[in-house]
Amino acid sequence: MLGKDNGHRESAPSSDGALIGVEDLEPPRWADVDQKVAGANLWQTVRELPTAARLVIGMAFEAAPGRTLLAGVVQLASGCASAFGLFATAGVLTQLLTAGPTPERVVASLPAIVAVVVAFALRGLLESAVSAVQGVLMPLVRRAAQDRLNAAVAEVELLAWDDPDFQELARQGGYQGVQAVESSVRSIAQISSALVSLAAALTTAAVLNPWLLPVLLVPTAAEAWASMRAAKQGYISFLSLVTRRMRLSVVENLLVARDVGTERTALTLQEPLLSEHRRIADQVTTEAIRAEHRQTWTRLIGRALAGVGTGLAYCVLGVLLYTAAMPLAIAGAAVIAMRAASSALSTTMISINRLYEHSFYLRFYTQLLGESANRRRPATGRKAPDNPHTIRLENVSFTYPGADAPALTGIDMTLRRGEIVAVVGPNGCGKTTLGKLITGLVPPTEGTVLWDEVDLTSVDATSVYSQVALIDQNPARWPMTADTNIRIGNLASADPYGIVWDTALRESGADEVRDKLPHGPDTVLSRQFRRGHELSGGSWQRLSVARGIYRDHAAVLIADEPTAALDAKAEARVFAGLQRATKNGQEDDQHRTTVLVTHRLANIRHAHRIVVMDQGRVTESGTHEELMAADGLYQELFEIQAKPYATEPGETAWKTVQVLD
Ligand SMILES: Nc1ncnc2c1ncn2[C@@H]1O[C@H](COP(=O)(O)OP(=O)(O)OP(=O)(O)O)[C@@H](O)[C@H]1O
Repeated sequence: MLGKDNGHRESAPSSDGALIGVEDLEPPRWADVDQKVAGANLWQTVRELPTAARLVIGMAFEAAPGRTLLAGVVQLASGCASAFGLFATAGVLTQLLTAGPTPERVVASLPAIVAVVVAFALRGLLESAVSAVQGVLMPLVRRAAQDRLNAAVAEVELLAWDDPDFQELARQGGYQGVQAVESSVRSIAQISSALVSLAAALTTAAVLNPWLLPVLLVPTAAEAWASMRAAKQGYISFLSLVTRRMRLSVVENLLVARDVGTERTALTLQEPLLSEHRRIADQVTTEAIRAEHRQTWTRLIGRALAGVGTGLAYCVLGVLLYTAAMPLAIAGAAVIAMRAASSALSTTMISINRLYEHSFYLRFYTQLLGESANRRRPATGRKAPDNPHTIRLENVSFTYPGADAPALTGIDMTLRRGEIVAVVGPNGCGKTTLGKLITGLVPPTEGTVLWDEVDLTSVDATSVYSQVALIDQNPARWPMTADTNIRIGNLASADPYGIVWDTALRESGADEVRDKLPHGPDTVLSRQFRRGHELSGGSWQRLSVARGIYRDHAAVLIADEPTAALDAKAEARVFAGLQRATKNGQEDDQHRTTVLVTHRLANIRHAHRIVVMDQGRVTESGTHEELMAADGLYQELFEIQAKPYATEPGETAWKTVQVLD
């Protein structure tokens, strides 16, 4: 029997029962802020509606000024036609209900009847015009909103995508926000038209008898309160479910994602994933039902109060008739006005309520635009030095956002043009992170990265990136053709005779990949598309190496584990290719600085310098021979790798690996 202190407890996997994430995942920071917003009182939130309306109208104007004006005009005209119809109907009733012989009353009311017919025909026409103009305007606004968003997020610094809060804001504010912008166009149009009708109905009622106005406002206020409160309750519930919904969508994705398909099937994870989904979905559904109950109660109270208010209005009408303060002929028109007011009110409230609901997502949208602008490196107008002679890291430390410990600490290092510097060390010691700092992809938390003594944070980012080639540890699998996958390394390449192209293909081994493709170089490398093709991991890596070499103008090449997935022959070819790419055909061998991150120590013996890292620090630095003599971590790692190749007992690893070279 396993005892409590059987010595295995510390290494047993920890679990709080959750398969995805942990049960009490912290909500994103923006959701915290929004909980406070959701806690604000009704008046404070109503005050936000004009801001939402301004944003949407502004975007509509920007996207299509003429059509926006036209939409506003036809919408108001349609409201005016309704109002005119109401006045005309009231006129007809007043004529019909006055004392006198019926035929005369009918004849007297004929002009008003014609006015009613004209008003309703006009309203019908204008309503068709409204939907036609809106039908064109809404997709234009949506496109503009999406474009503004794309432009904002495309420019954010790399580090923002390491921040889960920003990622979730991008998800909510991106998809939902753009939809909210589009839907708000319709809500605002409906509000403006309904307000005209409401004003007409209230004015008619007030003209008929001023007492009717205050009593009509009672149901208005009750309905307004209930709709707003219900929307707010829905929003609070949405915020309380943010992390669980995130986890739900992660499980939904894992159930269908292709990249985890093999393990999902082999590990028979379908059932655990399904039950995890059901478990979280149960919690979400329970909370959603609870929220729905709360909203139903609120709406019920609102309706009851509105009903009381309407009843009160009819009582007032009765009292006015009873006390002869209002003639019967007017009472008919008053009833029509009251019914019109109630219907316009209901439309106004529904539209305001929709806008209010959209306003939450509009806030995510504007928050995302603002946050993206904050996370953009400000343009300085200064450029990084071309082809820097030296790259110097001065006491550089770096901590990823939200991380507890630094990934790099106190790095001092100088790289010279034309050097191949190999970076080695155990997993997680900071090699990849170092590459990102050298190339300005992330700024140091402390210290400075200097290219020819110019601080990289003081220059425009693109002037740095345009001089960098990166062969990533996990190469991007671009859903493009095989050739485009390489060509994007240098879209502006001036290579009329295809010399760089041929070199890139040959040195990386991408030529072999290309030759075997079912539709040749134009084969689309994505199974998302029909006739799309999937490559092996090693083939993707060859394309990535080709992309790096094809970027021949880059002054700095970072090759991060470029051969991790390659067979021995391809690996040797790539290392030789990278060495040549460093020289880049220049006579003086001084063209490019190459940083080579690798665990394959046998391949880096000819590096000009080898930097050994451990736990975020540089612990050793020198040539292969110097480091072997130093008897440190490098020598230990090297011997571990060389040992399996020893053929004679007692043969030194050093000698054996020399054979590999
Ligand atoms: N995007 C990230 N966000 C937060 N922490 C990160 C991120 N990337 C890496 N880290 C952390 O930074 C440290 C250094 O990671 P890095 O990838 O630089 O190591 P490495 O030496 O390249 O590892 P490997 O040999 O496994 O590729 C690790 O502790 C890792 O957990």
